[in-house]
Amino acid sequence: MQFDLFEIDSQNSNKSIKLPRGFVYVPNFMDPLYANDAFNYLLSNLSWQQPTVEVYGKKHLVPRLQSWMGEVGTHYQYSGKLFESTGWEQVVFDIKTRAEKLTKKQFNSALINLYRDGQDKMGWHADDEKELGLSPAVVTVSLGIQRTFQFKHNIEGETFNLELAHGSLLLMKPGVQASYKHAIPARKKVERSRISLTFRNIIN
Ligand SMILES: O=C(O)CCC(=O)C(=O)O
Ligand SMILES: [Fe+2]
Repeated sequence: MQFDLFEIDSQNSNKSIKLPRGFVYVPNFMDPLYANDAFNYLLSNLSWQQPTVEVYGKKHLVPRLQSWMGEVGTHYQYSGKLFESTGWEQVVFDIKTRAEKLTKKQFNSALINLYRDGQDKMGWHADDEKELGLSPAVVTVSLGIQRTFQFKHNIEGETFNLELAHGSLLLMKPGVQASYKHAIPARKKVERSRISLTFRNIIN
């Protein structure tokens, strides 16, 4: 598989963003050049997997690649498979440390997603696995091409779109997972890749 390396200095199309309570968006969380390096390093060096999921009794490959990482001793169950953490890559650890300082939350693991192009996506879901505890904080750090993050209120049904820029951070505070679902929809015209580092605290 061949990917373009990433060389964008900055991009941000969220002019003035009003988010519902519980969401915090930080467009310039990372220096863009550092974010370029992090993107290129992770793209080439992580062990990317494409797990299968079962939906209504049929097996499908997930429409993106993934890599799991975290403190030794943490593990994560996905589609009947157990992923054991073997420790942090330095660059992920550094980004996690900065995210912890900014959000004042602690994270011991990361699910890292690679959307190879605009065909790759993530369907509506909440990060409400029981390993995350009752009311988790979840952070997404975005690298690479900008993609739309959608969220929808469970009761009111209202949908919001947020463009996640290269080097940005989105915090979903405790409570958000119980009230909203989120998704990364396909964007057929997008030809370049995006990596998201989603930091979580797993209670095993
Ligand atoms: O790619 C993203 O920003 C969101 C990923 C996500 O929702 C997840 O990994 O649970
Ligand atoms: Fe999620």
